[in-house]
Amino acid sequence: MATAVRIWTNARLATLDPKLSGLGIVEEAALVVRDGRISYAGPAADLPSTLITSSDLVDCGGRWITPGLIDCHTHLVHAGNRANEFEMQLAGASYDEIARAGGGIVSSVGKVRAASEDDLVRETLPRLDALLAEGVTTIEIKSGYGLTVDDELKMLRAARRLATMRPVSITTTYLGAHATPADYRGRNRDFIRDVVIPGLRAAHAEGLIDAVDGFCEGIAFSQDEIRLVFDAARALGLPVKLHADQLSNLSGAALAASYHALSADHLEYTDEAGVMAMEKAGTVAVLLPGAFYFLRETRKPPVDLFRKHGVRMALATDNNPGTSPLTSLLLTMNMGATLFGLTVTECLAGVTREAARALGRIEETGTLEVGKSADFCLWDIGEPAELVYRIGFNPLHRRVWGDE
Ligand SMILES: O=C(O)CC[C@@H]1NC(=O)NC1=O
Ligand SMILES: [Fe+3]
Repeated sequence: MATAVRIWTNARLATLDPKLSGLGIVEEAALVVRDGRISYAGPAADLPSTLITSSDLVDCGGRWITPGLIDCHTHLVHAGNRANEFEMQLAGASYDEIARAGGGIVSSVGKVRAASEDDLVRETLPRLDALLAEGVTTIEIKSGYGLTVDDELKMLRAARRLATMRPVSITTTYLGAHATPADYRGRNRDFIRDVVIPGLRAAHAEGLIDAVDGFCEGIAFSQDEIRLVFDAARALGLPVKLHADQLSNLSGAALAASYHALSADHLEYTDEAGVMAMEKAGTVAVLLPGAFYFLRETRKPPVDLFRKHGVRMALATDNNPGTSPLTSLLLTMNMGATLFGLTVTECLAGVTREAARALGRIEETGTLEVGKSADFCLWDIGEPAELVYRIGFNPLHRRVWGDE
């Protein structure tokens, strides 16, 4: 069968190619896609004329093309909502107080346990479609609201099924160590022994997970408890990532780095020792301004230290019903700039190249480089900065995922 070749021409590329400076911009450019993969990304003038005459041409009308957006940290599969807790927060209750009063994660657990896999898929689809509508081509989805083996598997099966229903890449992460359910209150180690690790093994055996995560926090799990989970993950050859130093400094970032974690996430309370450990391990800092904004936090992640030590930074929605009911990666970029002081280049790299790196998928996607999957977006913008600058406006012209 003839090789399908499509040339996207009359375009301006923000390649995010790390071999180029800044956004890796190429003006008067063309992108060649062959069998769903990028075979050329560069000046249109350098394209061989024989290729042009024998290919399917798409005139991009001078539009900007970026890599497809990547949301590298979501709890997108969940049931119901926690708007009632939002009202408690507005009345002054802290996230910690709400959790200790039986709200928080465990209240979402009840709704997920009562939901079927079909219910979870049906409830999650609108959130997934909202992300796709803004040009997202890869999404990470975590478990963590089932907290029994069967309910964690149910969540992960729903996440895997969503990938068959929409043109999107979905990576799944096991987050059994998200919270301790009521029947194990005060018995974290028993919960890890009886549920978290057996669930991890069962999910891995069924091919349901690509990575393992945990919540290292005073209201969740200690370093030693997380180590039990990470040792089990390492025994199965699974990479890890960690919700770290979100509400206090438990040296979660350093713990994640000691396991060469793909990423450490949140990081508002991470200190310089943790940053240096991340740099040494190549662990990506995933910043989640939606949770910071929604919880009205005041402590910001140490962006200057990440820059100083060369720790790569990604941005993600952290979509979840409790601390970040945010379903816009474009707004997440604006928050990354306005709340955390990231530059436009850091924001765009944070939802493309560095987000791919945080998922261990940098070889596959995240930049417009030869050999990578043809995941990209055409935008109706005058310059790339508009993607970070605008609030609540979606300038996506067209989203392409693999073979278009
Ligand atoms: O409140 C929830 O439902 C999830 C909160 C979310 N999970 C976590 O470990 N940190 C968070 O902000
Ligand atoms: Fe999270």
